[in-house]
Amino acid sequence: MTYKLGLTGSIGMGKSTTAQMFRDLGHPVWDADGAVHRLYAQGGAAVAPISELVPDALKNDAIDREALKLALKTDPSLIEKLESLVHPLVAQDRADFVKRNSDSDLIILDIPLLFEKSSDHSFDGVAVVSTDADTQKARVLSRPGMSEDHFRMILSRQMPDSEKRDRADWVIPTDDLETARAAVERICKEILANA
Ligand SMILES: CC(C)(COP(=O)(O)OP(=O)(O)OC[C@H]1O[C@@H](n2cnc3c(N)ncnc32)[C@H](O)[C@@H]1O)[C@@H](O)C(=O)NCCC(=O)NCCS
Ligand SMILES: Nc1ncnc2c1ncn2[C@@H]1O[C@H](COP(=O)(O)OP(=O)(O)OP(=O)(O)O)[C@@H](O)[C@H]1O
Repeated sequence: MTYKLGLTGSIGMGKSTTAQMFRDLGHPVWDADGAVHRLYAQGGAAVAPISELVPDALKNDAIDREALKLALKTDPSLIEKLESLVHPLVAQDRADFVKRNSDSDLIILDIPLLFEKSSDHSFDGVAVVSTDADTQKARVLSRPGMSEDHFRMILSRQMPDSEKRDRADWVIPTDDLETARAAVERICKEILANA
């Protein structure tokens, strides 16, 4: 049996960094944001439908994320249409990954909107990455192309961190790398000991 561990957390809390720690231990990781990148790239299945919705977002046969963010700034209601196009394609990519890795003891599914959009029942356990709100904001705003308005829009569409922590089977503190790595190692040991 493959143990399916969901990994989630709010924007900038450290999902990708923590997902890499699971990869370093040899466990297959699927990443929802990564799937969106593939879907938006040349030849990706989201290119045609999104360019119909937002013609300006089509650049070099791919979806340009900065142009998409600009369109979202002008019309915030676009995000719902975008999600209804993208999420079914992401779900298919995830189902393919789970099938491909059915021989593994443990797989990790890194999903920003796990509690908001997926059913908790799709996972055997859920780990939430978390740090304090000031650190989160500083990390997000230090990214190129990120504005305070966009950060607020994204946060308003995510479940509050405190609620995610309450629902988690494990909380991974991402205040520093060593603490996070120790938590990742402990979680893997615990899961594999019971496998
Ligand atoms: C708005 C877009 C263009 C911004 O792209 P950008 O490269 O700046 O950010 P990136 O995709 O890496 O997302 C960063 C983080 O924002 C958060 N986020 C992204 N989309 C959403 C959303 N629809 N609702 C809530 N949070 C979101 C997540 O925490 C994610 O990890 C992009 O996020 C997008 O197309 N989103 C719609 C698809 C989606 O819902 N993706 C979420 C995972 S399936
Ligand atoms: N355990 C940690 N200790 C110190 N810094 C960290 C830790 N985890 C992540 N960071 C830093 O926080 C920032 C955000 O991390 P990361 O990109 O992994 O977050 P994310 O949750 O995947 O973000 P998003 O939701 O926007 O995709 C990065 O600059 C990263 O270096």
